[in-house]
Amino acid sequence: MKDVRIEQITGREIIDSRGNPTVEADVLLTDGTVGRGSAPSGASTGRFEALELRDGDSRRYGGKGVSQAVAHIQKDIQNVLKGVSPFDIYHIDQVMIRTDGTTDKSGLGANAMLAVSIACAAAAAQSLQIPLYRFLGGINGNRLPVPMMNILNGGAHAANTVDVQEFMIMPAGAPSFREGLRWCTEVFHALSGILKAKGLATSVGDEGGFAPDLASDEEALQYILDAVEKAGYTPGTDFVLAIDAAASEWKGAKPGEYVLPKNGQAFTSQELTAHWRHLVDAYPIYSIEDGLDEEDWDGWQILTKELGQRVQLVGDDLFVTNTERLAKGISLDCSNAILIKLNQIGTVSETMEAVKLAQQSGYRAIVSHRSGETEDTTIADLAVALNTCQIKSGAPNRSERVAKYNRLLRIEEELGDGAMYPGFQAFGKI
Ligand SMILES: O=C(O)[C@@H](CO)OP(=O)(O)O
Ligand SMILES: [Mg+2]
Repeated sequence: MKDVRIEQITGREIIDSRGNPTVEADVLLTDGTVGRGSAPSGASTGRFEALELRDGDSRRYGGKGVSQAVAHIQKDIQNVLKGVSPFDIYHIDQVMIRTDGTTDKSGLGANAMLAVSIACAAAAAQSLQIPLYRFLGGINGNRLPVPMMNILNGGAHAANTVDVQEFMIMPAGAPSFREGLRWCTEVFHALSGILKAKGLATSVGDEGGFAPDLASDEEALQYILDAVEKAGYTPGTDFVLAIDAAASEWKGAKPGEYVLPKNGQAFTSQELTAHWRHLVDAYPIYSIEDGLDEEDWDGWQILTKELGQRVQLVGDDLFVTNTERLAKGISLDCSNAILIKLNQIGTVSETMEAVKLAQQSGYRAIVSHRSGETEDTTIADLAVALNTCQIKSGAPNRSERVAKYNRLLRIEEELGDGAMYPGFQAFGKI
């Protein structure tokens, strides 16, 4: 490996797509290369995520978390990483983890560590003059992911009456990523027309999906199916549907009890499982994320027994990209897929370990954005590098989401006839 070292690390405060402060890092190498990384932020954050230093959290630094994260980058992290080779990201992350010294990354802040970890990977790739997906995945990374495009928002992401957080379309029948993305945008526009014709709002939620007031999740699914057909596609063949219930936001009085915050309806785990089964019977749903609460392991076991052979059951808040929680889920037969978010765990290498563990255990891994995003496109490269075959990156009408889709278009073009878009093949029989 060439003898290039980290020369300087600069942290700064930028804003995310919700207009909140977040952290960015620039890593300058001795050969003059500069890599950049930034940290996104969630709204429906899981209780077990790594701790980020964010403004407004008065427990930390009087609510001025981001400026502290920036200070940690400039002092503590720069001190330990100056002079280190940028090419071994696992080593870089371990140095930061040791310096942080906590189990939840509250010492340096998961957002400070992630911005630097991403910036180091970006700088290393640039210094080697290879794309980031090649640096992270070698020649093995060649699959373009099927987008899970969120086109209708509810829950904590929208001020409407819908309790399910995300309704997504997946163009699994498309011949390529480019075509699949185009199909998605056509359905998105068709949905806009349908909502307008019904006199419903076409204002949008945090991830760009429409956020109309609707009476039920079934009404949302029906409009989306209508939009798929109006755009000239066949549900089940060209497109399948996915939902993220984000049910950890529905905690009732005790574990296993749920209350929908907006419409007030109450469920037990069993009743919620029966509700999901009903939706899977009635609609071409391929994937359900966080169908139950992050602490309802018993409920997840039953849900997986009942539906795990028929649909993808994704643990987001349940696993928080954490290999220990994922290992627990695997041993208990909870879910069959994991959502992968870099900032839930706080470093690139730990994120890669979570994907590896999932794939070795027959679980699917889906790389995901956060509801508060930046223009950083690392997740696009990560999805290709690790052949996750699925990516969640929101609607096609907000630049912070579109940046990831456009990055994937460029990667597909760059890979030429080496690019693969596995579509339904990626999912196997489910
Ligand atoms: O729950 C989710 O999957 C994400 C992204 O869609 O939302 P947030 O970033 O608010 O946790
Ligand atoms: Mg989620």
